[in-house]
Formats: sequence, C-alpha cells, structure tokens
Amino acid sequence: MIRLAIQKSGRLSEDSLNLIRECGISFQTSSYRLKTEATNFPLEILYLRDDDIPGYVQDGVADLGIVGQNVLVEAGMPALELEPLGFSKCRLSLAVPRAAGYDSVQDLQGKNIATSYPQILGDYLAERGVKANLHTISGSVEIAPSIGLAEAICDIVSSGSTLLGNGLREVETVFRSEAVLIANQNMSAEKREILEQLQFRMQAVRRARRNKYILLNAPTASLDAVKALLPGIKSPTVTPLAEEGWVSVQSVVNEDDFWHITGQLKAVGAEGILVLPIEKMIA
Ligand SMILES: Nc1ncnc2c1ncn2[C@@H]1O[C@H](COP(=O)(O)OP(=O)(O)OP(=O)(O)O)[C@@H](O)[C@H]1O
Ligand SMILES: O=P(O)(O)OC[C@H]1O[C@H](OP(=O)(O)OP(=O)(O)O)[C@H](O)[C@@H]1O
Ligand SMILES: [Mg+2]
Repeated sequence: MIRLAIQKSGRLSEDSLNLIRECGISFQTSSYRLKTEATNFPLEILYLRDDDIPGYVQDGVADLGIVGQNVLVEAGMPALELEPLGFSKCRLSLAVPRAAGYDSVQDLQGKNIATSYPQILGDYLAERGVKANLHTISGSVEIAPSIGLAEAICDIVSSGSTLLGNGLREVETVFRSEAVLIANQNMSAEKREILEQLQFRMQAVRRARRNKYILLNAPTASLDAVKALLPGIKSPTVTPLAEEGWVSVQSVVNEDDFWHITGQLKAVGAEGILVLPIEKMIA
C-alpha cells in the first residue's frame, strides 16, 4: 500500500482527484473523511492542507504528494519533485498599485512587500541585489497596499482578475508553477514498484490529454502532403475509400498544433475531418 497526500479543498483538489480517477483507480470520497483507500489499486489517499504536504512526504508520513511547485520550493524541498502534472498552472508575481511608477525591480529597494512566499521572493530579490522589507501574510495578500500595509505585493496570479479587482498591476514574474507529483526519497522496494505503476498510468493519461485522434478523407494525390502534416506516433494509417482516388487517413495530433494543422489539411484537399479525444496513450 502506498500513501498519497492531496489537497483537501482548494485549487488543486479537483484536478488531483480527476487524475487519480482517470488512472482507473476507484475510491469513495466524503467531505468528512480525511483518508480513503482505493478499491482496485494499493493506494491510500490522505486529504491535507497543501502547505503541510511537502513536510509529510519528506518525513515519510505520506509516500507521495500532489502540490504546487510554489509551495514545494517555498518549503525548501525541491528535490522531492518527480514529475510535473500539467494542471494548476500559475505564476508568482510582483505587483504594485496601478498608479504607482515602476521601471525595474530596483525601484523596490527599501520598500515594504507583502507576500506568502518570503523564501522564493527573498531569493529573487537577493539575486538582483534588492533589499526590501518582506511582510509575510498567509492570505488575501492583494489587499495589503490599499490598507497601507505595503507598497507592493508578491502573490499567485493566473487570470490576473484578482490583481485587477484590487487596483494592482503585475510588474515582474518571480516564479512559474504547476502541480507536481512528489515522493519520499527512502521508499521500500515494494512501494517503489507501486509508484512505477502509478507513474506509468499518470503518464498515459497526460499523454492522452495532450493529443487528439484525427480521421479524415483526402484525395490520393494529396496523400504526401497530408502525411507530412500528420506524422502520427509512428506513421499515419492510410486505407482506401470505396470511392476511387480517395483515402482515409487516421493519426494522432498534438492539441496545441491542432487548429493550425486542420487549416493546412483543408488547404491540401482534406474533407470530413473528425477529431476524437483519446482516453489513454501508451508510448
Ligand atoms: N488562481 C490560480 N490558478 C491556478 N493555480 C492556482 C491558483 N491559485 C493557486 N493555485 C495553485 O494551487 C495551489 C493551491 O491553491 P489554494 O488557493 O487552494 O491554496 P491554499 O488556500 O493555500 O489551500 P490550503 O487550504 O490547502 O492551504 C497553489 O499553491 C498554487 O500552486
Ligand atoms: O489571477 P487570478 O485568476 O485572479 O488568481 C489569483 C488568485 O487565486 C488564488 O487565490 P484563491 O482564489 O485560490 O483563494 P485563496 O486566497 O483563498 O487561496 C491566489 O491566491 C490569487 O489570489
Ligand atoms: Mg495553503
């Protein structure tokens, strides 16, 4: 049995639970129970505050955890990271009141900055030779300038709407973050084996999310152009259509390139383009 710590409730919770479920692992959830056992995989899930997760994994109370890189690095335990998980992408940024002048980070010399990330911010400022007074607060950091607590803040930004709503403007990106899988470094051989199975499944789920299955019809004369646009995993599958001079092509395309490639496929004569989600993708 391996123990995985995830955030009880917050920005990481839903995506963490979805990832485990998409790995084909079944378990019950209830808002009162802080621990559940999977029914078809040797996994126990612990529901914790995200700030506590790196420490628990470091100490071996949990074998694995899912946490934001921002929290991991702030806790001073970056070595626990195993792999990025592709969700809860955000950045840690410095922001100042919209009307305040700002040319460079040197302008923060001697200023008061409110943040929940004094370690990451402290390192960032030290590397640039800036000495500022950091005020550590654990939440609602964006309020600090308007109540006279600080001249600048450093907090998590995603859409930017919290900054906008509080009259602030983003001036520097200090750190980029996403959710990561972390692991205790002294696991038993048995636990390592379970971890490998879990990572294999997580990678198959992530690969599938990044790709789409694509099916289309094309004139045989355009086949070389279509093949060049859709290299696929090894190469595309090509089958003749009942109608002479046409083929059906099946392949896999990266989600990021998808719209761009479909435009080019149409331009070389492709028709009836179908795009399907992939559930699992094993390399
Ligand atoms: N707006 C956002 N968009 C994307 N990811 C975010 C956003 N805000 C936070 N995150 C990521 O999700 C993590 C958890 O954020 P959340 O706001 O739920 O933390 P919290 O309030 O500290 O929760 P807890 O109660 O568990 O301590 C952050 O550490 C960060 O990595
Ligand atoms: O750029 P935005 O999309 O507005 O997101 C940024 C906000 O999201 C997070 O807070 P959250 O909403 O999770 O609330 P919390 O402060 O209670 O953690 C973070 O602390 C920012 O305040
Ligand atoms: Mg927290």
